[in-house]
Amino acid sequence: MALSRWRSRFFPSTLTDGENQHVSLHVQIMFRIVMKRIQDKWKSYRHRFVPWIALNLRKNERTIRQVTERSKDRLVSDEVVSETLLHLFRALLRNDVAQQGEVLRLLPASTQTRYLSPETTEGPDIGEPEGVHRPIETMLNTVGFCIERKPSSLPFAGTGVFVTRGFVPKGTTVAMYPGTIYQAYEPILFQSIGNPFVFRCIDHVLIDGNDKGISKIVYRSCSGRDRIGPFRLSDITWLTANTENPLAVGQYVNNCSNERAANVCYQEYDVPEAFPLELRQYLPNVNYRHDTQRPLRCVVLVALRDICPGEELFSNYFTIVH
Ligand SMILES: C[S@@+](CC[C@H](N)C(=O)[O-])C[C@H]1O[C@@H](n2cnc3c(N)ncnc32)[C@H](O)[C@@H]1O
Repeated sequence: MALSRWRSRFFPSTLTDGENQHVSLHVQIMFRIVMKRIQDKWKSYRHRFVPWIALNLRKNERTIRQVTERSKDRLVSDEVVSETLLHLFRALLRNDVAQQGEVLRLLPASTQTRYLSPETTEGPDIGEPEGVHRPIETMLNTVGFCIERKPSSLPFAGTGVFVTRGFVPKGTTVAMYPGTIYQAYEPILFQSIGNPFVFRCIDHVLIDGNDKGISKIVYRSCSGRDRIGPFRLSDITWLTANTENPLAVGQYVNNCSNERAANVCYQEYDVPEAFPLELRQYLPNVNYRHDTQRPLRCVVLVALRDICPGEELFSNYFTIVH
């Protein structure tokens, strides 16, 4: 009844009964298609919609328990992941200290204080100081390989991540998934609209790895907020072209397919309390809320097999090891 009233407003009454039926059928089909689209969108967004999360907390907890019990089989232990991160971060810090020393040596005394300030991100253009390596070189020298973003080998897949030099043995921590960490009950709706970089952990913790738009502003703001004395607690350079921690490009790893099997998998890694303060500046993750009572969640990508130089990394977007 309502449909025929609505229809008579938009379609001329000169249509025959047969034509009217035809139009009505079209309207119904269009209505179903639109409803299906809305339903699909809702199914994918409801996990980020705080009232829905609150109403379904019990059900979610049950699912988390089941999934967690099924996926205790990590590829490598947290200790092994820590070892790689510490090894690389120490080398990056040594390099940064050497660079600062070298830059200072080259500067007139009057400008040294200015460039030493932890707030300062600008610097004089003095070229590459001697004996100092770019982070990517430090990575190659320390962990034996480097990864970089390049156009994907898959058509229409945008950017991908490649092993460009060295060799990655099976079980190696090969990349990190950077971004802002949202606990299951924290609001991410606006940041998540049209955002393909939101990664969902088994316990529904979300990582927003988008380096543009609102996501970028939120990350910058949270990262600037959290520091202890002179120490930054997270890295913001993954938002720029000059990444200080070269592992932090995991959000650009593309999904596997029948032709391109996964060669890396995601593994959750909660940063241990004992992780050195001065090395946290290389962690590419920050909590959305400053008062989060849990260890910082990171997600690393671990090699499922030996990976040779020139190979693109592929993960399975639907598998995470807890
Ligand atoms: C997390 S992003 C990965 C980085 C992305 N390639 C880029 O350039 O921004 C996920 C998006 O990459 C694209 N993508 C990932 N795997 C793909 C594949 N196997 N084939 C085609 N597109 C893919 C899809 O557009 C997907 O929404």
